[in-house]
Amino acid sequence: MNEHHPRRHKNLIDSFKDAISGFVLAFVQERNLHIQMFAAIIVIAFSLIIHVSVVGLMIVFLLIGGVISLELINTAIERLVDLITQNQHPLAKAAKDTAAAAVWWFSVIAVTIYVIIVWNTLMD
Ligand SMILES: Nc1ncnc2c1ncn2[C@@H]1O[C@H](COP(=O)(O)OP(=O)(O)OP(=O)(O)O)[C@@H](O)[C@H]1O
Repeated sequence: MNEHHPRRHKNLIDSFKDAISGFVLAFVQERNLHIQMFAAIIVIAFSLIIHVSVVGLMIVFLLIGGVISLELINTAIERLVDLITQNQHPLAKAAKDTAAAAVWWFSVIAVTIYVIIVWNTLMD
């Protein structure tokens, strides 16, 4: 049991390092991620200023986490497609555009829910 413990611990740290470096790489390369991170800071600050409820804040964090996670998966799919082919291909286009649509769908829902949260807070 004990002999496995240091290895598990190391793997956990390595996974964490890989995840951080993946995020940094995507952040450096993806302009969308800059915009989303900037928007996230504004949204959190504004939510605190207007005193959004604790549950409201938790939903805000979930929405931000969802948008950023989907953007990272979208970036991963873009890289995989570019790795598979540098040529124009309808399936490459379909893969990239579908991944982009996933981010778009979640973002539209996230904005809609945030508008409802703000409206509800200000009308309280
Ligand atoms: N190999 C390909 N074959 C066909 N169409 C492609 C291919 N690569 C990209 N495209 C098309 O060009 C668009 C732009 O591709 P690109 O890889 O530059 O993504 P992007 O617009 O930079 O995405 P994001 O803005 O999310 O970073 C894609 O959404 C897709 O419609």
